[in-house]
Amino acid sequence: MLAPNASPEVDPDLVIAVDDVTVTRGGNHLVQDVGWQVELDERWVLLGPNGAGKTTLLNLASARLFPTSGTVHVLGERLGRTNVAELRTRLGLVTAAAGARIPGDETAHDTVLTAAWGVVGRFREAYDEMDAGRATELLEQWGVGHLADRRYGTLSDGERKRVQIARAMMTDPELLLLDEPAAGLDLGGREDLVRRLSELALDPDAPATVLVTHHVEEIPPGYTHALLMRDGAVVAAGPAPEVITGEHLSKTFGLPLSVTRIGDRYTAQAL
Ligand SMILES: Nc1ncnc2c1ncn2[C@@H]1O[C@H](COP(=O)(O)OP(=O)(O)OP(=O)(O)O)[C@@H](O)[C@H]1O
Repeated sequence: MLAPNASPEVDPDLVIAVDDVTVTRGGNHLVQDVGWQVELDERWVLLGPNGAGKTTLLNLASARLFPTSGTVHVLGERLGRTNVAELRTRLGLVTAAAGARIPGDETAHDTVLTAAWGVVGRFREAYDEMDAGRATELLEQWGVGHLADRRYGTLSDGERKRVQIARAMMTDPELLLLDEPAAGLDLGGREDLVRRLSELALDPDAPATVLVTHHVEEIPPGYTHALLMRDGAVVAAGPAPEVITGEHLSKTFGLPLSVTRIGDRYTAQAL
């Protein structure tokens, strides 16, 4: 069933529908003529070099940016014709910018809990026991339950990332958007996060998910689709095993690369 403000022309199974979208700023095309569709049960990875347009696409999907031309539907709502504040409450978003807004003196538990009110920093909001219990459960699910009372500012980068994801899941989002969640993590931290993201991806009740990364090694098993970008344009998009190939990656990153798939993990190296 369509939400009240949904556009009748868009397929309700499409969580994201980007149609012929260009975003222009200061005379530059951040993305150009992009088409992309994400269905309810899909988990997508957006891959590409610095400046390719990945964050721009994620900003459209999170209703933080409007297209200069073309149309974007998110959860059936057309950007520019819907209340984006309301739409954003249905999304879970993990970005460096959102992480930077979390006060350092907030406990990890309150960092997750306050998502129930869509605020950062606990003030006078009332939370019931169910909210508090859910925040505790989410911290445990993401392997940081033992840090519930620790101040956010004292956590390591890897611990912060996991708290941020727990926070993004607090409102039971219909779409989860993760911008480089493994950036800056050491090998152990990356592998732990990849495993947990994989568990979430393989859960049929989990929301549709989009994960932005620069590295094929960070693609969690269970991610079904990939979109490769370069210079604001799509190089390839579709089922992950068909898209994550040496040929496509070489075009995307502009150097000859070979890709090896071991089980459900990928690794790439220059030829
Ligand atoms: N407000 C702006 N005005 C002009 N150019 C911009 C603006 N915002 C982004 N850009 C440019 O648009 C291009 C795409 O940026 P975007 O952040 O989407 O890339 P990205 O693939 O996420 O890069 P990274 O991997 O480095 O985060 C870049 O060349 C960037 O410099």
